[in-house]
Amino acid sequence: MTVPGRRRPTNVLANAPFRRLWTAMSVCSLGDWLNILALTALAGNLTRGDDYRVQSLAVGGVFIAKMLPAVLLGPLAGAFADRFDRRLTMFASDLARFAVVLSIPIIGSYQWIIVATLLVECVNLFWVPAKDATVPNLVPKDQLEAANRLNLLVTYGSAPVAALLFAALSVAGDTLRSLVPSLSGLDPTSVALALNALAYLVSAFLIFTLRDIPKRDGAISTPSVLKQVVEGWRFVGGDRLVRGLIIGMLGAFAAGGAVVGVAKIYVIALGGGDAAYGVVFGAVFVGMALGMFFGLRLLSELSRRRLFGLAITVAGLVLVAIALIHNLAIVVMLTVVLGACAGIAWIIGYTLIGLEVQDAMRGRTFSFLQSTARVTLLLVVAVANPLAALFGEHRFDAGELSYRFDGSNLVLLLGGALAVVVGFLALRHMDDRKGVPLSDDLIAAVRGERFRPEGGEDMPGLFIAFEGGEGSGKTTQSRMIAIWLRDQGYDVVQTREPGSTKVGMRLRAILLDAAERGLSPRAEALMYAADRSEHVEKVIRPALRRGAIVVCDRYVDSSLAYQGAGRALAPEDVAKVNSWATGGLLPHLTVLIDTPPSIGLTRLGGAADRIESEPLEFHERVRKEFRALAAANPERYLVVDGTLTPEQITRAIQDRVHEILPDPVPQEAEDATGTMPAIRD
Ligand SMILES: Nc1ncnc2c1ncn2[C@@H]1O[C@H](COP(=O)(O)OP(=O)(O)O)[C@@H](O)[C@H]1O
Ligand SMILES: Cc1cn([C@H]2C[C@H](O)[C@@H](COP(=O)(O)OP(=O)(O)O)O2)c(=O)[nH]c1=O
Repeated sequence: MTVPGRRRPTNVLANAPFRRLWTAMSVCSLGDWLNILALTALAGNLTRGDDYRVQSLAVGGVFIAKMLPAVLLGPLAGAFADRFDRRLTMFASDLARFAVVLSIPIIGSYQWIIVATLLVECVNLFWVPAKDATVPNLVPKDQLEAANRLNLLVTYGSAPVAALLFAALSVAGDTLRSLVPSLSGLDPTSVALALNALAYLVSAFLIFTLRDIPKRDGAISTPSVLKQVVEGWRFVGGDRLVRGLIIGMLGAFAAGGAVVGVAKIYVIALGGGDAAYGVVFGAVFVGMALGMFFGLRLLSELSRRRLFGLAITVAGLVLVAIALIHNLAIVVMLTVVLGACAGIAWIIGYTLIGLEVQDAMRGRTFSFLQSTARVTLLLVVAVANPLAALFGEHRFDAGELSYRFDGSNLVLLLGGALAVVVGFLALRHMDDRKGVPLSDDLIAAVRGERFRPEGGEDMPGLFIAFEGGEGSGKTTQSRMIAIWLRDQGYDVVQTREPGSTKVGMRLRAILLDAAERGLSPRAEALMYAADRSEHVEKVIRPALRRGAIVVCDRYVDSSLAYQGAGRALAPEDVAKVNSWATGGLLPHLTVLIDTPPSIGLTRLGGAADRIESEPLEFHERVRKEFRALAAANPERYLVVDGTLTPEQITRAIQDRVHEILPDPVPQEAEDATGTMPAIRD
């Protein structure tokens, strides 16, 4: 869908001042990731001979020192940073970070690692808001989103580069030391830290020469993260799709945080050194890149929403395997798979927010996600190592075999279990293919069969079907609902099956002709499906595409009940033919008016048609099947007692339909009328 009046932004990097700032950010990001790797590795190495618990706590301490200043002093520093010249703030911060980071390998004690980390993070509290406030000064409004996306890209995109660089430094260091013994003091962590310091120096230079930054204009507002989270949830938590997306993405983040948090001690326990640590760390990100590019292409036929939940669930299972298998080579391979799943989930989440979340909510959803992702990551990383330390190290011996299970294994296991649960929740919240088994969908997707997006996925309209036996009151009720909806200003298309198209009318004549006795059940099923296919193509889809509400008397369920249960055809066959005929289009809501045939049939006037003249027992089977279909998918059905009065039934249907109604007034119209003075009589 294109939004009228929105210009396509040209490349934001063509803007020279922004490009310079962005380069500075990229260099700093790379340095920051190197810093995390080097410091956690150094903490692990400094305590290598010590007890498992001491090691876990040492690594955990680095993470906590990294997070603590932002949590305690974040909003305070933001307000303070407001008072200074932004360019000078960033420049001075860069120089300070350069000096502190450089001092770490020179002093080389664990205590200093912690103190230095705290110092650097305090300085960051000034650098980051100054940078954030500068971006809108350098970039026109309509390019701001593109700029933010680029920022996000380097923030996470530089991680695999840093990880691979770190691994390469370790391998190069090992080789060099074995060749030139006099270099034995050279440590890869020191080189990484020196590079990190250098990155800050480069950034200082770039910022100093960036003359376009205004001294100060307008306040930099850094609302408290907690406030952002609470307010954001109030706003976005009411939407089912957004809720599913957020639960999924945060779960993925938490699981990822568990891996990052315990990776170092986990690798030490497997007997790996710094290079192995870098490789495991990098494997996550390499996998992510692979998932984003190839995973999506490979499974492009699967429903995006389903793939999202599935990817998170599989990531959880892989994480459980990583926790239990103690072999470095296998773990690295599994980590790539883990990253791939995370990559798929992440990119789908982002795309879905971009595509399916309403315009008015999108910005808030993104910012909510960013603030909660930070809090989640922070909590998980901070808790992971102390938890691992608390659990300690255990060994299980069974004769010859000895199995080791330690705190990092436990944390990974918990992270995996969490991801599995969250994946399931996301699947349940967002499933757009209810009634189609996931395995069938998946097999079809792997074979490359076309997946047809259905009703809600790419069409703005709403599709409501009415089902029930003969004389149950469908015609009466669908008319009442259509009138009620039109009264509220909706574009409503009221239609029925069979016989709402030219071809359909001729099919209907054959199907309901009481004289037509010899029609075979399969031919009957195919003719209903043919009528339906024509109906979907010519009437229902066009209406949904333009955003109308379609109220349809009978749909696929009638075939499942009458031809499937009534005529005793295999239900899977009837379902398959109908899914093909309709391109998988399902109603958003099906209203089943449940009336005993003994009552419904007596309500009918006139001569009985071919189907109405079937025996009572046939109609009982039909009723049973309708009820079974509704019971299997309670979220997509409303079952009303057809023996109530018509008014009572109408009210029950209105209550339910009300919950899923879109806003009748287009957003743009509302914005315009919002500025008009109110006229009162
Ligand atoms: N809740 C109800 N109670 C009693 N009679 C009803 C009720 N709803 C509809 N009727 C009557 O039953 C007959 C069949 O209703 P209709 O809406 O045409 O059913 P369907 O479309 O399901 O065959 C009509 O004469 C209608 O007035
Ligand atoms: C749509 C559909 C209808 N039918 C039958 C049920 C009805 O007896 C008949 C539709 O006739 P119709 O006169 O529309 O009946 P009603 O008012 O009860 O909806 O066709 C099927 O057997 N399979 C289907 O897929």
